[in-house]
Amino acid sequence: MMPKKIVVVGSTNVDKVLNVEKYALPGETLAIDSYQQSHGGGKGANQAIAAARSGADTTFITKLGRDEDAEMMLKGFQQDHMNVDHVIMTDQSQTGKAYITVDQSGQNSIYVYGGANMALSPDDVIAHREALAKADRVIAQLEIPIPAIIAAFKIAKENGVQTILNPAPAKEIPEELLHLTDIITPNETEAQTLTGLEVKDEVSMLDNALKFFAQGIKMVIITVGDKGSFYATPESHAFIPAFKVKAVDTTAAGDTFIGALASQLELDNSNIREAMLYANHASSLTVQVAGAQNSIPDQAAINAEIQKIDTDQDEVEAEKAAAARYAAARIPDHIVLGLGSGTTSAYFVKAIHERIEKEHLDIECVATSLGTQQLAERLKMKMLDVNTIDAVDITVDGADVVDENLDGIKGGGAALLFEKLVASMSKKNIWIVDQSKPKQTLVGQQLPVEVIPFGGMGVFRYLRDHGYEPAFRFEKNGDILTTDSGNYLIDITIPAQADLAKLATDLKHQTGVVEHGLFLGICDELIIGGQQVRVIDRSKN
Ligand SMILES: Nc1ncnc2c1ncn2[C@@H]1O[C@H](COP(=O)(O)OP(=O)(O)OP(=O)(O)O)[C@@H](O)[C@H]1O
Ligand SMILES: [K+]
Repeated sequence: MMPKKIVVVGSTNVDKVLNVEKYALPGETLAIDSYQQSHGGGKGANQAIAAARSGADTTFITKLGRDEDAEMMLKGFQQDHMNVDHVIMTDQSQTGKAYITVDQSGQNSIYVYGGANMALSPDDVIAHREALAKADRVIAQLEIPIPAIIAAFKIAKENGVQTILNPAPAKEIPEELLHLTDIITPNETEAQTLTGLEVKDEVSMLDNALKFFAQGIKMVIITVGDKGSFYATPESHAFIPAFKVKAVDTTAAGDTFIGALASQLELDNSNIREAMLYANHASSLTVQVAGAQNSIPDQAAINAEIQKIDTDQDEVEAEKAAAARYAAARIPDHIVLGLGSGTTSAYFVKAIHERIEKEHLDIECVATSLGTQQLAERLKMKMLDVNTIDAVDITVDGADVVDENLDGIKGGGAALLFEKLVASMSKKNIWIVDQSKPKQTLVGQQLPVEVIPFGGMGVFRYLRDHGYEPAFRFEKNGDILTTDSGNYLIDITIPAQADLAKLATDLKHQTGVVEHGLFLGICDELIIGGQQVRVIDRSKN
């Protein structure tokens, strides 16, 4: 991939942080024992740094005073290999500053001096027309005067350069600027300020996006903190969940996300999902480090993080395969065998197929999904139609989560209806899982609910009004997912203090609900893969 040529037009601030025991009241004088510290900040600078550290060829157009703060910031920009030829110096104002007081409880109060940032004029920008004209994309935020952004975006548009507007901090924006914007990247509050529509779930995010599309914007990216991020184009949309990490300081998370995304996104947006994932990894690193600019990771750190997750995935695959082999080795001959769905079950299907061939076993199978049916047919296994039999002897299936009582959730792979049908016909149900699946409780876990397409919205509203945080399941390409039986899936979150049996009954009683992913009292034996396979038997539990 060629490095992207990015021009950031935006703010530079120096944060002056004062740690105090408690706030002085008006008229009061207090002694403090730590002197103020200066840190680089400002949304423009943060986003430029994030892009540069991710390998983009980054030029920063910003206005600084002739002072020590400017010297400190310029040195940092150069260390990050940014092009500083278009940094504008002024004698009229000082470099932007934020005076931040933090007390012992972590509470802060902030005074911002816009300074040179607020003096950035359209003429300043026009003087650097050349840099803007030859960029791949231009990024701006709202910590500089809007006329300067309009001037920059006009030059960009005249030259076929893509424009990204990060509408932060939240404020109203003239239509003229929105019309010049290709990609807008608000967080949830900023989106609400601009559209007047709430942002609470995927449906409302899409409603927000439609409002932006009506202004001529081609792509909308909404970041929602530890929940993740959403993108929409008129052709496709998807929600990408944030990584679960231990956040210590989320300062610069949004800026990292935007800079990292801009460094990776192809100009035709064709790799939007990969770019979003990269940005997601980047900002998940930022939130694990205190501070702003020092917490923005570089490409090597981000790639290492992506790699680490891949290695972890290899281990998980090995555990799934181990559990599957263990189960397959213990299946008796002359039975009707239910074959589960999903990746772990696929390992099982291959393992039992191997035994059937080698030992000439007489085992007939029933599949729980079209995917498994196809796999088994390819392997030329003896398949039965579920409608022609009364009972299944043993079913081996995976599970998304399973608690200490061997109650579990299935349906992550969207096959829950058939899985439940076959499970309920089975004399014995064995679940095979990797080590990430057993959990103390199912509270807080995602639970899929299969709904008929007609009337799905009614169920969605019911779930939303009852605090279940519902979200429709989408395909990777942004299309709404349909199950093997042509239904939709809504994922909900199991609330604290939920009575699982009551929840299961309540869901079943909703008109439009076909089935849900709670499998209570069904699993007889749990096999957990690993170097040492563990087996938990319900009758001995
Ligand atoms: N606690 C967290 N854990 C993991 N990832 C996070 C967390 N907070 C933020 N992120 C990541 O950072 C992205 C941007 O965060 P957020 O939506 O908070 O931006 P923002 O409001 O512009 O942030 P800020 O103004 O603090 O820079 C999220 O979409 C997510 O990928
Ligand atoms: K941080």
